Amino acid sequence: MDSSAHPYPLLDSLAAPQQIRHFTPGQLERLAAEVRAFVIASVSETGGHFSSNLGTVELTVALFHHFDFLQDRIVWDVGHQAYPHKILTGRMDRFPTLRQHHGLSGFLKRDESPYDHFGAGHASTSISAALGMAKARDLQKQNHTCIAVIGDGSMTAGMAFEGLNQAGYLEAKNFLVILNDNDMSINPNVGSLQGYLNQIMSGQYYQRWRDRIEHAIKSIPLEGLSKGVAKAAKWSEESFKRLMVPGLLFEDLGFRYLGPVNGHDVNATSKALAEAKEKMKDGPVLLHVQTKKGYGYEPAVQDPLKWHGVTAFDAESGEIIKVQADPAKPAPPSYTSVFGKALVDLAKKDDKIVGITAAMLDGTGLNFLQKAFPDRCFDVGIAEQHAVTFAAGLAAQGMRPVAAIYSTFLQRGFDQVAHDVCIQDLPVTFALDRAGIVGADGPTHHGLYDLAYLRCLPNIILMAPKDENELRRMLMTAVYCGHPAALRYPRGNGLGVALEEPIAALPIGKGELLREGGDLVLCALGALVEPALRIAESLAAEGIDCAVINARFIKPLDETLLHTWARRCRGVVTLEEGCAPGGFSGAVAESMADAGLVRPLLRCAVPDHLVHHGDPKRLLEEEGLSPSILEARIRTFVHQI
Ligand SMILES: Cc1ncc(C[n+]2csc(CCOP(=O)(O)OP(=O)(O)O)c2C)c(N)n1
Ligand SMILES: CC(=O)[C@@H](O)[C@H](O)COP(=O)(O)O
Ligand SMILES: [Mg+2]
Repeated sequence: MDSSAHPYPLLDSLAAPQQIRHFTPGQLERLAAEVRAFVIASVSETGGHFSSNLGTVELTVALFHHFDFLQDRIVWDVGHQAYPHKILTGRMDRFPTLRQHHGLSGFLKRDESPYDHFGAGHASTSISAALGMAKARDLQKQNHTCIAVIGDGSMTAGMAFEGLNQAGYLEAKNFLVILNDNDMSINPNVGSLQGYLNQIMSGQYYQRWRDRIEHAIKSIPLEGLSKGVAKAAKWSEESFKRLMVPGLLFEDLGFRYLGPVNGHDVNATSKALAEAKEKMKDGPVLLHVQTKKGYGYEPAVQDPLKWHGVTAFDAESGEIIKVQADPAKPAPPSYTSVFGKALVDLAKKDDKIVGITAAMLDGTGLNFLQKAFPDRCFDVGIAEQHAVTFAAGLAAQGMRPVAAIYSTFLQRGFDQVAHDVCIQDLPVTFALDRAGIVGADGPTHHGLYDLAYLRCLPNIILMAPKDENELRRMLMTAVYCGHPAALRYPRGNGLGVALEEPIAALPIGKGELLREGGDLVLCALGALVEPALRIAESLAAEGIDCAVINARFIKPLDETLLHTWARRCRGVVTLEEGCAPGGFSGAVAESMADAGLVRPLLRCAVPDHLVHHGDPKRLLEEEGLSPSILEARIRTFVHQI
C-alpha cells in the first residue's frame, strides 16, 4: 500500500494501543479519520467486509481510549466489523493479506493476537462469551472490565437474550454490552425489536431529563405520607419511568441503559463510555450506540447491502473491479440464483410453498421469492433455531416450507432439525447454500459438516446436485417428498448447463450411472461429480477403466447401484466436498460393510482438521480435492490395489 498517498501519521506513530488512552479529543478525532481512510484504502485493494467496519471506527477508537485490552476483555460479535480493532492492535501492515491464504483473518482469532479474546464468525455469541469471562474474572478475584459489542441484527437472536437474561440476574459488575445499532443487518434489520430500538432513537429528548425527573420523584418523602398516597407516589414513579426512560426493556432485564449516543462522534462516545465505566461498578450496563453502515464513504452509505462485503473496488469512483470475463463465454448463473428462481417457479403453481430465511435474504436467493410473493417469504432475523421450528409449525399445518439457510448456519438449529422436524417426520425442505469450502470467510463458514450432522437423523432425505438442473429437480423432489429433506449446494457459479422445463422430481434414493468401468468405481457427490467424470476419461487414456456414479442421494443411498459396481470393480473411490468423519464416504463404507462387501476404499474428503481461509481453489488443492490432485491420488490408489 502506498502510504505517501494515504498518510497515517498517528497510526504510524502508534507503538502500542495503550498510547490512545492519553490522546486528546482532537487526537482521537484525527485517529478516527486515519483509521477510516485506511479501511477504505485497504479494503478497496483486497475486498472484505466493508460497510460494518466504517460504522465502528469511532466506537473502536473511543474504546481504546478508555480500556487497556491487554487487561480488559472485549468480544466483538461476529467479528466482521473489527478491522478498526485489528488496525489499532498492530496488524496494519498485514492488511494487504486480508482473508487470503495464510493472511490476516477477516474475523477475530485467539491465535492471531493477544487482543483477540474470543473468536467468532457466527452471530450473537458475544454476550454469553463476555459474561463467561466476567464470571471467570470474579471467581479468580480479578477486576478488569468485560465488554461485548453486538449489532442490532445480531441482537435479534435468542442467544443474545439468553446472555442478557443471565447477566441481569447475576447483576454482573464491570460488565458492559454495547449495542451498535445501525438499523441494518446485511439486509435491512427486521422484527419488533428493531421497531423498539427505533422508538428509542426518536425519543432522545427524554434522556436528558431522565436523571432530573428520577431524582425529583425519589426526593418525595414517602415516610410522612398515608399508605394510599405513598402507594400512588410509588406508582407515579414507575409510570413516569416508563414514559420517560428509554431502553426500559433492558432496564427490566436488570441492565442500566445508557444512550443512545451518536457513535460517529468519537468524543461523545468517549463521554458515554466514561459514564458507563462509573455505572457498571453497580451492575451490568447496556450502552446504545447509533451508527451508520458505510459512514464516511458515500457509495456505501447509499447502498449498505451491496457494500456489506465487497471484492476490490476503485476507491475514487466506487466502481467494483470486475474480474475480466471472457465475453464469448458468459459466466454461468450462481447456484443461489438458480435456487431462488426455481423456488419462485414452484411457488407460482403451489400457494402452499413458503420461504424462510434467517437474515440472509439476498445471500440465499430468497430475495426472488420476496419480490414475487412478499406474503410467503419470511425473514426471521438471525434466528436459525426459530427459523427451523417456525418451518416445522408451518409444515404441521399443511404448508410446504423451504428454509434456505447456509450450511454452516444450520449448525445452530441442529436440535430443532432433530426434535421438531425429523422426529415428527414433518415435510420441511432445507436448502443449504454454501456447502463445501467457501473461501475467504474461513473455518467458521465452510459448509463441511452438514452431511455428517444430518445423515444420522431419522426420516430425512439428503441430496447434493451435480449441476444447476439437478438442483432444481432436487428442490422439487424435496418439496413434494412428504418428509424432511435437505439439498446442499456450493457457493458460486454452476456449470452453465441448459435448464430443462418443466422441472421434474427425481426418483428418491436413485443414483445415476454416468460411466461404466471395470477397475474402479468413482462414487461422486455434488460438485465433485463433474471432475470425477473428467478424471475417469483422462485415466481411460492410460488404460485405467473407471465407472462413475453420480450418487445424488446420501440418504437413502442407492445401495443397489453402489454394490453392483463395487462388485464389478477392484476398488471404490468416494469423492465429496465435506468432512470425512461421518460424511458421504462414511455412508458408503457402512453400506458395504453391512453387506459384507470387502473392497479397497479411497475416501476423498476433507480430513479431520480445520480448513483455514483463502482462495477456494487453493484450499481444495490443500485438501487433496482439486481435479489434478484427485487424479493423481486415484492413479496411485489403483496401482496399489
Ligand atoms: C448465526 C449467523 N447467522 C447469520 C450470519 C450472517 N451474518 C453475518 S453479519 C450479519 C448481519 C449482522 O448485523 P449486525 O449485527 O447488525 O451488524 P452490522 O453488519 O449491521 O454491523 C449476518 C446476518 C452469521 N454470521 N451468523
Ligand atoms: C460475516 C458473515 O457471516 C457474512 O457476511 C458472510 O461473510 C457472507 O458470506 P457470503 O459472501 O458467502 O454471502
Ligand atoms: Mg446492524
